[in-house]
Amino acid sequence: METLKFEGVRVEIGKNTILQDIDFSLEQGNIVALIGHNGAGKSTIMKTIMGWQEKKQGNISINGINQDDSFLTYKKQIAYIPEEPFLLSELTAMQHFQLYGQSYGLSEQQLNQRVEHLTRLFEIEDKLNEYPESLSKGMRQKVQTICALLPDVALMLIDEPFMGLDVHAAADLQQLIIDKAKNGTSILLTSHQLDRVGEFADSYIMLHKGVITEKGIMKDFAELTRRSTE
Ligand SMILES: Nc1ncnc2c1ncn2[C@@H]1O[C@H](COP(=O)(O)OP(=O)(O)OP(=O)(O)O)[C@@H](O)[C@H]1O
Repeated sequence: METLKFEGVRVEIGKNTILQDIDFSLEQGNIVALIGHNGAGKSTIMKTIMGWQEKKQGNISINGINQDDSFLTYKKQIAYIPEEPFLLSELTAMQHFQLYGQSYGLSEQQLNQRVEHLTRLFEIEDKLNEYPESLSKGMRQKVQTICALLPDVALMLIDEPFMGLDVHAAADLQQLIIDKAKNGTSILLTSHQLDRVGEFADSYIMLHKGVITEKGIMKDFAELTRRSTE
């Protein structure tokens, strides 16, 4: 079953065409890596799915719900981890978790169990009452990551998942992404760490200057890059 459909999407910023009539879809429970050089348009795809970036033409739907028809119902199906942590300076870490839990309709019990598990895993259980300004960049990234992992959504968007995380946190996040996918969440992620995503992504989409140049099974891509470096 297809979760995400991205059909004929064109994005222009000023006079520049950033995405040129892009088409792709994501199957339920699949992990797909968006690959491409700096400026290829990977983050723009994420922001356009989120509705942060306006599209000039095309359709985006999740489980048949069109972004242009019922935005709030559409948006509730997505959790997003942006490249740079995007936290509110007036809320503590715990208040961020509560805000996410409430907006995705988690019960108090579910929220508390998940917060306890994830904050312990990411070793920030003693930071619950801290405000973003007193957290390190990696800790802010962990808070943002936990917010996105709290709900069970149809689609998770993750821009550079391992950036700013230490080795343990990166390994934990990789496993959490795999578990989410096993439970039916489709994952779209961007990464420059091709070796790492090659270990667990199902397929890849390669972008160059706003155009898809190649799509395929991750195993084939990993094999290709392995051979080209031998
Ligand atoms: N707000 C903006 N104003 C003008 N141009 C923009 C804006 N945001 C992105 N762009 C342009 O859109 C293109 C795609 O940028 P995008 O951030 O999507 O690339 P990316 O593939 O995510 O790159 P990276 O790997 O460096 O994160 C780039 O040429 C960039 O300069």
